[in-house]
Amino acid sequence: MLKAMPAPQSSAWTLVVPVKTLVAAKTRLSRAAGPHRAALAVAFACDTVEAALACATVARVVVVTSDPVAAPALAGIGAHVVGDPEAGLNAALRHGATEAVRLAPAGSVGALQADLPALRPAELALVLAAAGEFDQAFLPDAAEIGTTFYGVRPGVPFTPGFSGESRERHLRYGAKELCLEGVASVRRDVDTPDDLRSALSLGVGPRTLAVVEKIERESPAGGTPSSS
Ligand SMILES: Nc1nc2c(ncn2[C@@H]2O[C@H](COP(=O)(O)OP(=O)(O)OP(=O)(O)O)[C@@H](O)[C@H]2O)c(=O)[nH]1
Ligand SMILES: C=C(OP(=O)(O)O)C(=O)O
Repeated sequence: MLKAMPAPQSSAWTLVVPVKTLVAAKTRLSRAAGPHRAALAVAFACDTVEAALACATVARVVVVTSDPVAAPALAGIGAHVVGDPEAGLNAALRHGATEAVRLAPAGSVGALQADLPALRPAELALVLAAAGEFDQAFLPDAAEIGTTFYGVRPGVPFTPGFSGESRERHLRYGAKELCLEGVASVRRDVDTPDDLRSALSLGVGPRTLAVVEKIERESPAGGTPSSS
């Protein structure tokens, strides 16, 4: 009897999501989140990964973290977690990509930021389909300074240039900038209270919403974390 043919692997992506140690995470939200800053960082990462796993062309998500709280939380929602080499963001991404290629040698590999709490699976699918047209491609963040996604076709060297003004760096590296309509949730990274306000208006995932509501309940002024 013939076995059903597996879907061609080249259309399936492994996404690498970096999550740094929570004590150092989301410091620009310190004032707004107070004692809930680490919880907010984990919530962002969990909502991001859950939405990524719900995307039809994502085969798996490899999370790179050695954080003792984030690692089990992300594994619990289906991520494949590997330890952090502790040599910075791009080293963490390259480490995750090596694992991605080991797991799926014929698949495409992408890096996705962990702070996209409004991520919608269908919008991510648009980005991945567009990226698949190029050897290496990236999506600028909402501010058009950084990057939220960088990816390569099967067999193409994975050379991420995240951190700081990474849009310019990815352009210099020769990656194709994806200029797409209708992908606001994939570009909406959250680093500041203003970013959080924008994400809330797009609609965030359930874990982020729960932490934001908790912060609001505990705020003496009754304000939102995004208004501090
Ligand atoms: N695994 C891993 N992830 C990292 C590392 N550095 C940064 N990241 C992740 O990369 C993304 C961008 O990081 P940063 O902008 O440096 O830090 P942040 O926590 O988002 O925010 P700030 O503390 O406000 O700068 C976040 O998803 C981080 O968790 C690292 O050394 N290892
Ligand atoms: C690391 C980056 O993002 P941010 O510092 O905005 O989180 C980046 O855009 O390369």
